[in-house]
Amino acid sequence: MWNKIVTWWNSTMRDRPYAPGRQIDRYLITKVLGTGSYGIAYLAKDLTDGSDVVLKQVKPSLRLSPKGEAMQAYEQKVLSTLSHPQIPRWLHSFTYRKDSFLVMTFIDGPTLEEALFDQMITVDEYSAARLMKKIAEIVAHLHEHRLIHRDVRIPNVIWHNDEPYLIDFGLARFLGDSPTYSAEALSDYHSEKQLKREVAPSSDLFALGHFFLFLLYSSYTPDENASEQSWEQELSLSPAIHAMIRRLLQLDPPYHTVKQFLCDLEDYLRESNHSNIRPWSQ
Ligand SMILES: Nc1ncnc2c1ncn2[C@@H]1O[C@H](COP(=O)(O)OP(=O)(O)OP(=O)(O)O)[C@@H](O)[C@H]1O
Repeated sequence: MWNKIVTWWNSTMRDRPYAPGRQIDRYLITKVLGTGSYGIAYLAKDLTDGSDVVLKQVKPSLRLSPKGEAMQAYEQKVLSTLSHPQIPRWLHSFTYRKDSFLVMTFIDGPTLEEALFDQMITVDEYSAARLMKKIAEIVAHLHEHRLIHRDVRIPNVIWHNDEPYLIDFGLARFLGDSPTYSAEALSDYHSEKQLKREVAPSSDLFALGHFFLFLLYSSYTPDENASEQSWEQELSLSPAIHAMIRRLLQLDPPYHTVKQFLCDLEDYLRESNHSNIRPWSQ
């Protein structure tokens, strides 16, 4: 019972976001973007230059836990290490009335999850491969900096100016760093989660396999009367794409690097010789 009361108190009172219209330091909150595992994200205006930025606040209930400030400090370290046009830039960090904030550039646009599920955008195989190439190139850039994202999923890619942007570096780790902050070990997780959370290129490659499937399923129409089958039975894929996904999902000898996957994607795109180069259709 006590635990339930603490959870209720934390979610309704302690972790209640600041309301739009509130000024924090030199930032005016315009919207609450969402509450994640360790923080609350806001869209805000920097009053010094009028630019839109994202503020991430450590949840007050996590202030003194290993999940709070340490996770934010790590995200700051990650973002400030990177300099890529399709990744948010770290701008500033500060403390306001005991709350820790991290400020980063705002990427304006729908996430791929919103585009596929809310806007019902569909992607054919060729367009999905083109999009995967752009996303894999960002992931390859991270790996060149010894960084594993560990959360490459459609809600973490924003579509802006006809390009994908990768966000949410809350789970990212440099090679050699511990996969968790707390005492729990990776081996406590079930096997698929272990694969996704390993601090190794294989975890991002595995995630890219699921990412690819999400894109390809956007143009799949289920047969209401048929029972659910595996992706290999439901999707009609070209042999090249089918083989790439099997390797990403580790069903066949896996790729060791994102570059190997990129080579296969480039071969496929060259050989497909497609004239319709719209990224997707509605
Ligand atoms: N730089 C950014 N530009 C635009 N939107 C962003 C940016 N960073 C985060 N968001 C949006 O803010 C919301 C909250 O993001 P955040 O990264 O805090 O957490 P999350 O993905 O909900 O959870 P978690 O941190 O547990 O993965 C998401 O909807 C995300 O799309």
